[in-house]
Amino acid sequence: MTEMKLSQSEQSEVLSAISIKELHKNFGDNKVLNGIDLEVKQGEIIGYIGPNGAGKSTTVKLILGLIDDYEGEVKILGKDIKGDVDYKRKIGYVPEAADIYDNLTAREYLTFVGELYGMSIELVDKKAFALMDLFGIKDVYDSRMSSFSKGMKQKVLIVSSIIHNPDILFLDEPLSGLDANSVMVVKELLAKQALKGKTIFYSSHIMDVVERISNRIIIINNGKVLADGSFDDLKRESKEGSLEEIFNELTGFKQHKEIAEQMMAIIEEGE
Ligand SMILES: Nc1ncnc2c1ncn2[C@@H]1O[C@H](COP(=O)(O)OP(=O)(O)OP(=O)(O)O)[C@@H](O)[C@H]1O
Repeated sequence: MTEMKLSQSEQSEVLSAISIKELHKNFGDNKVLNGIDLEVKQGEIIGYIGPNGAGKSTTVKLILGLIDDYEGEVKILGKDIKGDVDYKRKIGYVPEAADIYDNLTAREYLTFVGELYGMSIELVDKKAFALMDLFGIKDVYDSRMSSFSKGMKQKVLIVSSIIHNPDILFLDEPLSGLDANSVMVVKELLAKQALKGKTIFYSSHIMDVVERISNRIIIINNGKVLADGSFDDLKRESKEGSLEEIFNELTGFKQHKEIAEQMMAIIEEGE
């Protein structure tokens, strides 16, 4: 019997979910990504954080193929994304600012998305209804989404990102607008997904959630990786307590009290 053994590089290819090398992206004169390098393995929950404008959404949009003009290399599940579209079926995405089609009902929207992923309409319809039921919003399955609250729309977006059981999930502020009960459901779901070998790429400004759910945290600033490690690694290096404090220290921000004081002075002007 011949024994099939994978070489070390083949093994690392199999385990690689996202591989980014020397990623650069400019918007005109604005150098947004300045050499991002990342190796993410399957099953990791990555907290991808950074100040406003640091380049988080740009990185994600680039990986999703929504921005195609960049320098560097992006591989998903071992394959370069340039010229490839098949990988998109293995990815789910909850965008930060959703261009949700308000005039559609949740059923119309979710079956449309599912069909784009190559699912049969029967299967996507069944799964979409069941997931909405578990989120407590099955009653509005056939209502237009323009009538939905912010949290209800967010639940539909989450359903649309997982309906096809993707291998990698990109989440940009996914808990935005969700009530505390639904937040607990989603956090639990993400942990279960990671246990199944799914990769989660989680971008958020809510530091205590990132601290709790991620097994690896990547902090970027000015389009470069500032820190990369487990929460315990970051804590050891910066000697700060919470992720919020570590984040403020690493991004060099100490002026919150002075800025709030100056804002108060402006608000109270003319009294
Ligand atoms: N389509 C675009 N055209 C021009 N500039 C852009 C475009 N998209 C993003 N930028 C610029 O790229 C920079 C990074 O934006 P990006 O949305 O990636 O930041 P972010 O880290 O996700 O920020 P936030 O935390 O505020 O969501 C910003 O300076 C932004 O103005």
